[in-house]
Amino acid sequence: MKNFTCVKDLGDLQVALKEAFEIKKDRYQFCELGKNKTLLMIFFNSSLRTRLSTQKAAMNLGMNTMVLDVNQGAWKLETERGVIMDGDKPEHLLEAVPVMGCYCDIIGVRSFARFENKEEDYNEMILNQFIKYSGRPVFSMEAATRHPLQSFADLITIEEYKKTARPKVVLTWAPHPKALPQAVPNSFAEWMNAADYEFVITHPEGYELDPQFVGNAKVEYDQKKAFKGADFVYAKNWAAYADPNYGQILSLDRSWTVDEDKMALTNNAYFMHCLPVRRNMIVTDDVIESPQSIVIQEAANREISAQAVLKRMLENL
Ligand SMILES: CCC[C@H](NC(=O)CCC(=O)O)C(=O)O
Ligand SMILES: NC(=O)OP(=O)(O)O
Repeated sequence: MKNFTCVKDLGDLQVALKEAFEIKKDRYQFCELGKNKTLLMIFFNSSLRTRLSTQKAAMNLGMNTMVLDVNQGAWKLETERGVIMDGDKPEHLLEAVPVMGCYCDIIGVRSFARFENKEEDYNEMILNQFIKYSGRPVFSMEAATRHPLQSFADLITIEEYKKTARPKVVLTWAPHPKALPQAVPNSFAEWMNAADYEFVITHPEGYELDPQFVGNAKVEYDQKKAFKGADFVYAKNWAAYADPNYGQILSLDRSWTVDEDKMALTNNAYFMHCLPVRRNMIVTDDVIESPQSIVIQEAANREISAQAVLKRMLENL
């Protein structure tokens, strides 16, 4: 595996899960693999879990790590080719990317959707320039359309907690004050479809995700109906995808907030969220603090998913 940007890059999911659980048994058993290899993590957007878990995973493998927050300390970057650079951006991505590639062996990139140009977002314009010009293997730390390290950790967590072979997993939209990317729900849907669970997506009309990610999932506009018999409830906000509303907030309806009454409709479901979470917008305090909430365990598995991916990339250097 050269690059890691989506579920397909991992190949057989059962094999990948086996590797992840092997790492979880003793995360220091491969500590020589990354000796004298350097990971460069590049953030165009904020992060807590990805920043810490991916560094920890690299250190578990014996790697050196460097972190660059592009918008704090580096030169402001021009990303469009052909632009006359007489503004406030001293450096072009087309120089910065190969230069960064000189200093490392593997690159991780976080670059959220900007909601300025749907085609550029859904063609992964920023991530693909790192893949094309850095000369190094690249993995996504959440790009415009997917968050594969998160989704791999989500799958590991569901596999750890499921009580039946094919649990009912419900991805529910919930309100948020900002227009958030579709990357997490897109990616979650892609991995749930690949895992062949009973998968339902529920959201208000107008919040339909790109069909390439929805796949064979059942879409249910009645949230309570969707929750019936669920084994896992995965909550997330996202802005509208469908034109002409791309990147827009269409609803702030707090009747979609996940509360105890909704969770009572489920089969004593576990509650999941990638974090950070806006309490009492996405989910009530009581639900996220309940014994059925596994958001911390889910976040802990980010170290495992990152280490499984980095191990494969190191083995392929
Ligand atoms: C892992 C999630 C990252 C990001 N979340 C946010 O940007 C939340 C920001 C906020 O709540 O103000 C998202 O929704 O894609
Ligand atoms: N879930 C996740 O990726 O968290 P951060 O944005 O804090 O990295």
